[in-house]
Amino acid sequence: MNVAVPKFVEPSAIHDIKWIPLKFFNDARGWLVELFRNDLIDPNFHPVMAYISQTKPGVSRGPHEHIDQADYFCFFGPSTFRVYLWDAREKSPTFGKKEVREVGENSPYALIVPAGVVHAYKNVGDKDGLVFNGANRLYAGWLKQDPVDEIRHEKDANTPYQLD
Ligand SMILES: Cc1cn([C@H]2C[C@H](O)[C@@H](COP(=O)(O)OP(=O)(O)O[C@H]3O[C@@H](C)C(=O)[C@@H](O)[C@H]3O)O2)c(=O)[nH]c1=O
Repeated sequence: MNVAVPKFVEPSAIHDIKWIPLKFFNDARGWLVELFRNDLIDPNFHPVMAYISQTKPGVSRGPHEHIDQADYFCFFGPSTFRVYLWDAREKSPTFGKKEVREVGENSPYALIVPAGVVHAYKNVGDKDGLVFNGANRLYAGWLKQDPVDEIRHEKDANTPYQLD
């Protein structure tokens, strides 16, 4: 099986991170955009659940880190999000690397964030923003009976993972 089609997937400075441009199909009725296709995503990262969240202007979510879970975010608008990524995987060839990128209504992208990559995003636009996430693990496990796989670095005032 062919996994990722490089034509449609952009690499990152951080190993295993993938950026996938989202294409809007506009017509007289409005628009349509594909959020994910499993032919573009490594099977290890195929989503098993999805949620959408709204974030107010100036507000951030994260930095968070997962032990086992990969996230698959879609920044399709409204608004613009500044995304922060830090590779905290000691065995990664890009351990210690940081990437910051602005995506959203003017630059719609999906993003795969593997376990062990610390991530955060901030709404740097002037309107309420939406983010879709298709995670490859169930939040809190089957029927929400397990602990949540999440390290919430924002609770640590001295965290090295700082947003600007
Ligand atoms: C993530 C999630 C939250 N919730 C609930 C828990 C809580 O009551 C409410 C808000 O959740 P949180 O405070 O965890 O939301 P948030 O701080 O936005 O958490 C998310 O942040 C981004 C940056 C990520 O990396 C995601 O993986 C996730 O950690 O929604 C679910 O029911 N299912 C879910 O999948």
